[in-house]
Amino acid sequence: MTSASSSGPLLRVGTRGSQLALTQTQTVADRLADLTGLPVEIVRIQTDGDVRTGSLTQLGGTGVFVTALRDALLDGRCDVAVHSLKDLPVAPAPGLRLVSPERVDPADVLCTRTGDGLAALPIGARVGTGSPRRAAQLRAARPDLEILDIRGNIDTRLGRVHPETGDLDGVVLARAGLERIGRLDAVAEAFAPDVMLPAPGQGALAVEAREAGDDVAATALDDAITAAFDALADHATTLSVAAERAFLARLEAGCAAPLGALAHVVDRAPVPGRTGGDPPPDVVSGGQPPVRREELVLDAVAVTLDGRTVERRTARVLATADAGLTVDDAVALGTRVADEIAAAMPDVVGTGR
Ligand SMILES: NCc1[nH]cc(CCC(=O)O)c1CC(=O)O
Repeated sequence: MTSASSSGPLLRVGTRGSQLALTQTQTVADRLADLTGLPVEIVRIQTDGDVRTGSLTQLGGTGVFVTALRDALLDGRCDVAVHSLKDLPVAPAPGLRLVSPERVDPADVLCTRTGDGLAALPIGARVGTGSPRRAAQLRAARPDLEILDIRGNIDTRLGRVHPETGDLDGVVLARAGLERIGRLDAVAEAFAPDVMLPAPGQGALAVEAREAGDDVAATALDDAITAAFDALADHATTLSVAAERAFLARLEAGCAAPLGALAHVVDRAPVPGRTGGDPPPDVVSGGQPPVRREELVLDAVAVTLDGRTVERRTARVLATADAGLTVDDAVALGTRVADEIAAAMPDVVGTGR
């Protein structure tokens, strides 16, 4: 499909068949074609989640979408698979390696029939979401709303707030999905993180491949994928999603848990006598190069399903000297925040699986 040249092995990129999946896979396939110089083909893999109907909670979470793609990788029907990272269970997948390219804006957004934002919605307005995380945070922000459990692809959900034919006042969606299918025009309001924190990994992709063989067995394709993955992986995204997913994993919670988490990396250049605030200019007085330090900041929330109890934490880890942060630092941060939230709200542990 994205065939670039005819030399060398073919790189087959597996995807789900939804419009969102195809669009994001095409973006990754184009980059893989550039990075490897190999001919690239997109292979659609039918998943159980695409053929069954019913609520996601009944299906046991979105992990069903992932299993079929991983099976296709392990069977050799494709060489690389592209997922939405937030749909990926936190458990590591034996035999596979994974990278996260740079994420897009992870915010949740409100799309409304009138184009009004949350504050302008009338008392008792009907808002649709299939996500307990979004429902609980909406209830916390606006206890008067009537929250309806909806599902379907992005177009179906946008149809529920069509100006003429819509039957709901609003729906909540990930901005990332709308961006990828070119429907940002539908956004009435992007939720600030203090109103709604996204799902761990939202806005990020996971690109997976079989583990490379050992030195002897590694094929030309393995080597090409290794080099391409090194170039695709985004450091800040990798650290952020590691913290977010460690938070989720520590709470032994699933994608249907009323938990949100969002991390970001700040490039700090501390100057003596200054703490926090905006990063100062690159050059400090005396001509000394500034000591730039990476800081990872994690915002996390757990909410009861009724929206009445909200536990919110912000925690950070600052790199020592000029060494960068590692995934282990990120995991430790996510784990620490999870332990704090679990201590305050023990019932949240093990929910939404
Ligand atoms: N729940 C399904 C899903 N999985 C990934 C996205 C798109 C956002 C992303 O890539 O994180 C969506 C749609 C949505 O939540 O509105």
